[in-house]
Amino acid sequence: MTASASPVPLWEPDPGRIEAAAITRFQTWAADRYGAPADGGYAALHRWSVEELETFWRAVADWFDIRFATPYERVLGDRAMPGARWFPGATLNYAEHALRTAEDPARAQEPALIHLDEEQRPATISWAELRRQVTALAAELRRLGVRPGDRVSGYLPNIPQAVTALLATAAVGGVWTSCAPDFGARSVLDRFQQVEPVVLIAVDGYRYGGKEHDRTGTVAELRRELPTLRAVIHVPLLGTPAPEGALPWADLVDAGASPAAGTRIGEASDVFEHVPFDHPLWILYSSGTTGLPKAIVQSQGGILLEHYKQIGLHCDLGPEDRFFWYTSTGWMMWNFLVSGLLTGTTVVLYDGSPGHPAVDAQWAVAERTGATLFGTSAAYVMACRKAGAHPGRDHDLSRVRCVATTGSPLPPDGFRWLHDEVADDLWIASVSGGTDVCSCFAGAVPTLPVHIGELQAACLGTDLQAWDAQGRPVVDEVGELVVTNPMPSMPVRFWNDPDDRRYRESYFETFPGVWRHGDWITLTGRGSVVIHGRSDSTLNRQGVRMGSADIYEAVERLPEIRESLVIGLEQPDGGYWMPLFVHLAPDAVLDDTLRDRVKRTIRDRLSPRHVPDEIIEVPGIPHTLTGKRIEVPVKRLLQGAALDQAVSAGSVDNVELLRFYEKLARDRA
Ligand SMILES: CC(=O)CC(=O)O
Repeated sequence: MTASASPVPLWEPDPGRIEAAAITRFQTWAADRYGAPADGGYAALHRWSVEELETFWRAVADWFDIRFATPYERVLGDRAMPGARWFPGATLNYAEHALRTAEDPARAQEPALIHLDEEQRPATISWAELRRQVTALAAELRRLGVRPGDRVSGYLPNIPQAVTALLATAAVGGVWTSCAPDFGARSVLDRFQQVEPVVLIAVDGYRYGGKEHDRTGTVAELRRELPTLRAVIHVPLLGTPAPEGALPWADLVDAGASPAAGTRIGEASDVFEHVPFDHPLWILYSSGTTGLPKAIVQSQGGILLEHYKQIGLHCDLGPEDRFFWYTSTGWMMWNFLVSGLLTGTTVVLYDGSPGHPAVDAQWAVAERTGATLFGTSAAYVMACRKAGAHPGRDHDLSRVRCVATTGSPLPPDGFRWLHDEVADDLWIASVSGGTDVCSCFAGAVPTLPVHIGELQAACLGTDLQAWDAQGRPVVDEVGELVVTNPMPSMPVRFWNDPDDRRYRESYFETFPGVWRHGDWITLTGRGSVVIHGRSDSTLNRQGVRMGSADIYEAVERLPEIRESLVIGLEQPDGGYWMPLFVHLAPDAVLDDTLRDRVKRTIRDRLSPRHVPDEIIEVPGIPHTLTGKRIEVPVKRLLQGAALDQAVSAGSVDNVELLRFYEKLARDRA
């Protein structure tokens, strides 16, 4: 049966739910005011949103009552990709929108944030308190000389201080950037050295898996290696005093902290810098296959609109909801989670291991915090399934309306397991996009059915297509994921890429003027989407993209390793196998001692996530004629492709070396 031959859906929203969904109300309202189709449901709305792109985004801005401090001249000044100019003339501030609920006297004392760690004792921060802290920290940042465009960096776990710091940075027009504290110094420096932060806000350590992890040494190294820092703010998660020259967090934001002279706390015009629509909001990092991680800059206005659309219409979140996504500050899903505040939704922050003390830890968080949308990685769902967890039996998940997954496609067994083990009336939203847009190209639609193994549909305002190698759209066939129209959250540029060369090469080289994401997808005739994995060789483990180059750099420091090759393979059961192939130096032996050293080196220099699943000795590493390691063809071989289909022999320096991988694939099959 082809994917579009209407199989029975696993789940369908009932008519009451469809009627109550914000997207339904938006469609009726947009039909009235903006000429959107009143009939035809989501498919018609989606078609209109891409055909009438400017009208659609005007309607979104109007529906969510975006506060333009200066009005826009038009919606799209230029729609060329890259380089589209959104809402020229407009000024606004992201943080002002995230904190709007604090202005509502009826809601100011309700929780904006619920936070908990592995002890699973939820605590809350009200909207009024969050706004007070953001206001106080913004005043301090100004006092420290942070000006619009200056970078403020966080080395913080998923704790309220990270949210406050992001919002305060955005409030002053600074550019936020963060790394999670499980990143080692080299990984952090590869990111932060590119963007030259003026402030670093860092923890002394973190707790994970029941243990304390001291990070004072790493922070000291960051301070030494980041000469642009003007101030360091110390967040004492493990209770240590601020090191010399660092400012204690509490002194800057506690209720008694005095604002800088002349700052009247609470007046919007004092707190929120109104910046141009395309002013940088944050820098996210995504590893390519070579070089330093890409430093992706997204704009205040672009993220504001895209996230209102995602959170308010696709995720259907509003003031009654509690939004929990298991993430760290090193993944774009954290930024996405923070944007839950935009719709007045309570955001749940969990700082801890996904599976401590037991595999069902995340379900316990969802239960304890009353989460209505629980997002996690597909890998976590599959791990729960493998471990025989029974979340619906063991936890009160009656408030959870939607379980969303990302990081990798949710395999069919994952859908069935969620349906059987959580609730049969569960909206399961497998979503996919990426750091590059800090959003989803396809995913959740509250008014559509869910079919096993499929994302419900392409998102509004996203002309998602599957293209064959000639650039022709295909349906019900595997093709390259492309987006043919600009999205507001596409990068405004990469940092450290003055002529946009790397930006163009990353997305626009294969099909000029069209975004090619690097995923294989099938767009079904029913409008749903199946994702098949990366079409390039970027490693993507539990949703975190990693560059193979980082791993080579670390491993090849060991004298025993002559050269290495790392491959990430999506497995049919939803798992991910990441072998590291090593070509040893003469006389070296791959024994347990060397294996341990390789793993330790990777863990210390990069992070535990980078540690491979297996280390395998090979007779040599194949290269292209220009000397680049051959990754994609090796991945194809390991996926079972025949040698002559995986690579053209004339482009390889030693084609015989590839036979090893061909045989390995056969042996593993
Ligand atoms: C939304 C996403 O696509 C997240 C990810 O997997 O990087």
